[in-house]
Amino acid sequence: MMNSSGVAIEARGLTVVRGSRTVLKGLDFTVEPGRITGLLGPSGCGKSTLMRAVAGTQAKVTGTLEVLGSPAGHPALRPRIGYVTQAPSVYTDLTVRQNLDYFAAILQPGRRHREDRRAAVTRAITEVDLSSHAGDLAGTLSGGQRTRVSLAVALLGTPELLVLDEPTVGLDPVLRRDLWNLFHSLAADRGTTLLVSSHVMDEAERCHRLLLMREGAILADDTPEALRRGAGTDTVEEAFLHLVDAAATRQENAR
Ligand SMILES: Nc1ncnc2c1ncn2[C@@H]1O[C@H](COP(=O)(O)OP(=O)(O)OP(=O)(O)O)[C@@H](O)[C@H]1O
Repeated sequence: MMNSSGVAIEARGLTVVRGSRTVLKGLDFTVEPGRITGLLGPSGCGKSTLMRAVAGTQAKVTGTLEVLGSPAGHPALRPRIGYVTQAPSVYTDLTVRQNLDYFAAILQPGRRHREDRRAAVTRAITEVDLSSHAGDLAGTLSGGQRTRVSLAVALLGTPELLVLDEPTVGLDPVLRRDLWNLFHSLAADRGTTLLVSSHVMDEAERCHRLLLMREGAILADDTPEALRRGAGTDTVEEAFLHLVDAAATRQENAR
């Protein structure tokens, strides 16, 4: 579902203060439904903070932030959003399947849903390509495998919006490619909206649209193609650096 203007996420003057710092500085942006929007920028620019605000877990948020037609953090949004944080949230003393069974029972409690839960768990494990590890203890998995368990948990409820904080960190190129293929099929086949952060610029090219961030502000909000064309560069990385330099020059001139 979207808001009345047909967008999945709409931010106006979004500001977040953490400790004594203003980490997000009056951001205006929209995220299109059924598309993959990449959130890119250097470490510390505020990507995780923005995602926490969208998922409704960030304190001291001011401005307007509407998610799937409701204010961010609204209880009605909980089953409609899948949020995967950077630190995989799995129980290390349970197997992969037991982790998923546990979360499935929270999402869909009751004996009469047992078969539905079993099907949802098997589907989610297959989607993240962990079928051969379903019986392994999560504590014995690699970091990348644990991240995929978290992603499987997020996929359990077939959420309309997936918020994924650096989901491909620590994954090898084959797994990264497979995960991006999964993201694309979720958007194309299910109409899922994905907001995916990364600080790896080559992943930018895999997104439909990009929000480029720097120091708590949005430097650009466009398609990878338009960003490259606008900056006259071959890659999004070069376009980003071009935009950073232009912003620095504007700041200098304003002094
Ligand atoms: N609990 C906190 N209290 C105060 N400042 C914080 C807190 N957590 C994060 N920050 C600051 O907020 C800023 C943005 O952090 P955030 O984690 O959103 O960045 P990021 O772009 O996701 O970085 P990374 O790519 O390294 O994960 C950073 O400068 C960080 O120091």
